[in-house]
Amino acid sequence: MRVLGLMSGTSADGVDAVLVRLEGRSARPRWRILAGAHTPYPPDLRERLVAVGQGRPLDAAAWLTLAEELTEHQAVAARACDPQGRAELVGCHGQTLWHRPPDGERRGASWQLLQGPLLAELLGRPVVFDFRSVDLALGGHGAPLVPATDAALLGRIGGWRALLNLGGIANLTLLPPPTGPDRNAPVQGWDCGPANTLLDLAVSRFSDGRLPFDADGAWARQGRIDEGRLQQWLREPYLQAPPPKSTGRELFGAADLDRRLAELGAGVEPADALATLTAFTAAVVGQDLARGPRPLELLVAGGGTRNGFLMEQLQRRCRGMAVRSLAGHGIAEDQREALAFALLAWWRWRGHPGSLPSVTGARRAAVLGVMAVPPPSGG
Ligand SMILES: Nc1ncnc2c1ncn2[C@@H]1O[C@H](COP(=O)(O)OP(=O)(O)OP(=O)(O)O)[C@@H](O)[C@H]1O
Ligand SMILES: CC(=O)N[C@H]1[C@@H]2OC[C@@H](O2)[C@@H](O)[C@@H]1O[C@H](C)C(=O)O
Repeated sequence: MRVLGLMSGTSADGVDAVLVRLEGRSARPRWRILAGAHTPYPPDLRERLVAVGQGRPLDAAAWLTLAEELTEHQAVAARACDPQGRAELVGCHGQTLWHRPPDGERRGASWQLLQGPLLAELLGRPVVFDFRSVDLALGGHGAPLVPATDAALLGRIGGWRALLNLGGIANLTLLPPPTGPDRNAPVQGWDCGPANTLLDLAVSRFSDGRLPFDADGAWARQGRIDEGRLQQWLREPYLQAPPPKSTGRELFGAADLDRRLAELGAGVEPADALATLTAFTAAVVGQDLARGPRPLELLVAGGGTRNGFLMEQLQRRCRGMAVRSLAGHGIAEDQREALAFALLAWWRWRGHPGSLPSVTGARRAAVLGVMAVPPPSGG
């Protein structure tokens, strides 16, 4: 089956799309990427999406307009990747506006903005969306969801294999080895902490809004890391908590950046602040990987793979493992999450459970997603 996956993540830089052929066993499908495309958000739409995610109030009419514009942009991204309309099914994540992890007895909740039936009508295809809700209803975190798709799409190696997403938020997957005492261990996965959310906010602030990110980490590279402060940040409660755990801009957003910059000192040089924040992202991952089974390799995806300074810090702080790009396995750095949502949609189509309670903490596995089917043409 030809499935189109659409993913727009917490950095809200745009929509990643992948057209993939999926066939065979649901648990371990044969797959081949047919096309990929990234469609940036128009600056005005991006500004509004980030602002409402940080608490800007909107009236109901404006919310409806935002949801409609976002949905129409998902259709633009779909057509950019699949202009001939070869997809038979579409999986669309939507845009996360707020994520509230479970807290004690209070279940979690998560909002991915999208008008699924409208997208189904615009594309003339069945669309699967709202992937997180049923896991949250079952007491889980509803995130991260990619550990399940990583396990299905990528083979195992002679030891533990780790995969890292360096998007707005950093999240890890740990795949157990195929043999040995850990061969029956469950797949692990969790949100580590900030990847680029704090960096992007800091760069935008230091450049008076002229720059969206620190290209290749060149600005941070000029600075000096405040290692003492970084080590103090590593002891924060979220970073010390065991999985299951999930997060977002709610914890690692503008207010968090304000606090960290204040702790670095009022006169901190932008380069020094960026160097410390970049090293902090890598150190969080290194601290997490040092706690569990030591992986043989760390495969990295997400926009952060284009930050050379961040990748150097990662190699330095994740000792004893080979740090490689996922691109070497036929998945470009901006395709992994879109591919995941194509597979999750395919699983929904087949009635195959897509969640991993060992990752999200849900009471049980479940089939994820709501499916909107376009009315018959001429209907
Ligand atoms: N050339 C570059 N140099 C440095 N950083 C870059 C570069 N290109 C992209 N990035 C970073 O990658 C980020 C986008 O990465 P990505 O698209 O993987 O995030 P996302 O999918 O929106 O987030 P998440 O995975 O947390 O949902 C940008 O916000 C920016 O910080
Ligand atoms: C609520 C939400 O959108 N969470 C995202 C975010 O971005 C990365 C990390 O936090 C991950 O947990 C998740 O997305 C990926 C695709 C996931 O669910 O695996």
